[in-house]
Amino acid sequence: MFTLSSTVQPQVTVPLSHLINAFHSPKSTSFSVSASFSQNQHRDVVPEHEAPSNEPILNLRDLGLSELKIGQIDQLVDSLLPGFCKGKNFSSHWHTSHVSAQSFFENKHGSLDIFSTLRSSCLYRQHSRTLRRICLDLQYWPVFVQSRGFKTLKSRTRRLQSTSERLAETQHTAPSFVKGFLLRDRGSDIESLDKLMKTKNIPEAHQDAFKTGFAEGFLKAQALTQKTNDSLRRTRLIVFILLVVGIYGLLKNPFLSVRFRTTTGLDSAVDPVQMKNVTFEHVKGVEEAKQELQEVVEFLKNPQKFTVLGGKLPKGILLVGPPGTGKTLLARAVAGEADVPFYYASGSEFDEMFVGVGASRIRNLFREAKANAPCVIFIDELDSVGGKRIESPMHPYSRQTINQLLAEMDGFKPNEGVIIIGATNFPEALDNALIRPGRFDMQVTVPRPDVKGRTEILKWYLNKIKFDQSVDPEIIARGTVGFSGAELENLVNQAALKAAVDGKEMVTMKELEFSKDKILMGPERRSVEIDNKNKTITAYHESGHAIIAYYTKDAMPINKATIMPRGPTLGHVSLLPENDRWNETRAQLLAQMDVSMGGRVAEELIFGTDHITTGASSDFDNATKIAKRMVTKFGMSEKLGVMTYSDTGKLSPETQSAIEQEIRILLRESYERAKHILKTHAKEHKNLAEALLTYETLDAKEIQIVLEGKKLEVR
Ligand SMILES: Nc1ncnc2c1ncn2[C@@H]1O[C@H](COP(=O)(O)OP(=O)(O)OP(=O)(O)O)[C@@H](O)[C@H]1O
Ligand SMILES: [Zn+2]
Repeated sequence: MFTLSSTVQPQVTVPLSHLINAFHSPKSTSFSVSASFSQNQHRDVVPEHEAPSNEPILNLRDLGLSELKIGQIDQLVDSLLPGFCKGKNFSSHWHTSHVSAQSFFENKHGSLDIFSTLRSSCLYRQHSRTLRRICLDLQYWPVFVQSRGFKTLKSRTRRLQSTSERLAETQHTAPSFVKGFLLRDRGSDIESLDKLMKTKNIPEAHQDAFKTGFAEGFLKAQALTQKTNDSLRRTRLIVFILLVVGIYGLLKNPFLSVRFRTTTGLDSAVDPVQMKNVTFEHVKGVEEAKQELQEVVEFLKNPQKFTVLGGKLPKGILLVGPPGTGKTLLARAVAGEADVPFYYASGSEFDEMFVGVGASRIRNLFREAKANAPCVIFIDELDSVGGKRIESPMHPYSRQTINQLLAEMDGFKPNEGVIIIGATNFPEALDNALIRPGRFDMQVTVPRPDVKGRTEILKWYLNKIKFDQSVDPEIIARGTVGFSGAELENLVNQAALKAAVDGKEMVTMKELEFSKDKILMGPERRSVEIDNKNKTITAYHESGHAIIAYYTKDAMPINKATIMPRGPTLGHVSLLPENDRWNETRAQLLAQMDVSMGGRVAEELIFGTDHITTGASSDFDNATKIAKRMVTKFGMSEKLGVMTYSDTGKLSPETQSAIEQEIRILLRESYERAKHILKTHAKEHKNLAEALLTYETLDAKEIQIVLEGKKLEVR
């Protein structure tokens, strides 16, 4: 029975938990909710100890039940829950089961789950307005509208559907946070409560308190979930705001935008890079350029000092030189020496297909720089922004960009402390407007380093690695004519890598020579299988070059001979000038031709005319070029005199044939001289070729030992 006891009690409000308990404990016959259905006159009195303020209170009057007599309540309950009041024999009420959940419960527990009966939506719809009001007024009611269906639901889709249906059904009655809760299946909680009661063997007397506690905990957990959801929402909001502020900051603050420059689109700022660690000390072999830039450093250090004296410094300095000679490094060093910000921009960054982007970037760059003066703006590849090509189809807006650059350069005074350094490999390609006074009016040439400069650069980079004391940077410098600073740095780096690969502790001359050859002639081709016959031909061919070089007074000293295939060659002999040659004598040129002839002469002498090879073609190229220049440029032919013949195609046929004849004579004479030397030193020639076949590569000292007829130490 629903224990609608006639015991009159002073209390007319009940904690919700009690009601829940009542619904959930049909077997229980005595609990405090019974009192709520009394007819007591003091029903509005709420004893503090009975109804804690934080617990939802259910007022019978609010529920529309205050006027009901005990009998009427019995009737109501009976009609709502048939058989409940009689309540002892629950198993006899199979027919009242409307929902599968209930029958499931009964099947499982052997008793009627009134709670689930009440929860059934069918019951909820069918019964009186009063009950509906109970449901409405009970804010937490929808919590219990959950139906605990069979676990044998046909498909997941259906389960999802039913969940959404339930949500739609309760949408207009449930507070928002409850809606969230509704999506969770609470049936399992109730089930676990039942299980708990059974397994723990809780005495009858304590079961009610136990269930009340469970229900209260349930509601508190609900409130907690709500709180957690709220704080989660708050956190998300804060993170979002921080994100927005962060992105805005990155776009606005140039120091932060460093890494985002290329991706920030139209309004991209240009970054200042403080290069305090790069000074003139780091730039080797370009002393003249450093001296010229020294006064710019002084100006940046103290712009006022210069302007007080009325001195004017150029706004723009143009560094002109081949790639990799240290132009960027020099510009950085200027900023580093003066300890001012360094703004780097590459000309190609301004080269945009979209109208105005390049110009806007130039504007940004100068705005930033002016705000941080004194400073250095460096524009690499200036020709790509300030080139002469005006509005080509590929660069439709380049004119706009260059005009912006000109306007910006005109837009500030020389004493503002902003120095613009541009770099280019092709000064001829620059727009004339850029190089007129007031813009890039100072040119500093940064040439390829000479032998002294190369030695310095090599020493500088060698000092950064472990190298053997026997290493002579000057020898490498002599063999690297035309190398830029960047190439020399690369040479040292490659040597260090080679030493590491070979398991050496230090870099020796061998690795340095190796990497020099690699850069000059391409990588070794060790995998190439060359038969003995070809190896022998190569050995005699290369020895031929070496013998001529060794026994010709004006030839360059030999550095090395090798028959190791490298790049397109099967072997080579390298010669080292003692110094960079600014001028060459007739004797030196003839000696070079003779050395070139040595290869073919050797083949002919050793293997016979029928066995000469194609391997001498580049030697002939070389010799022919020298001979041609001697005749047509250097005035070194008696017959043609001291006259230059630049465009040989326009010359008279007689002159042309005279030139050809002179060249031929020079080459034939050279061939004969080489033949004479090789015939004279046939023994040395043979020894050297055999040594090459044995050792593959011989350095200058080893060649000398062999040619002096001594025995080489076994390596
Ligand atoms: N004179 C030098 N002294 C020391 N290091 C050098 C020198 N020249 C070049 N290097 C090395 O080579 C690197 C590349 O040089 P850098 O970028 O300054 O050449 P660049 O003339 O600006 O070339 P590009 O014209 O291709 O821009 C430098 O970072 C530096 O390590
Ligand atoms: Zn050759």
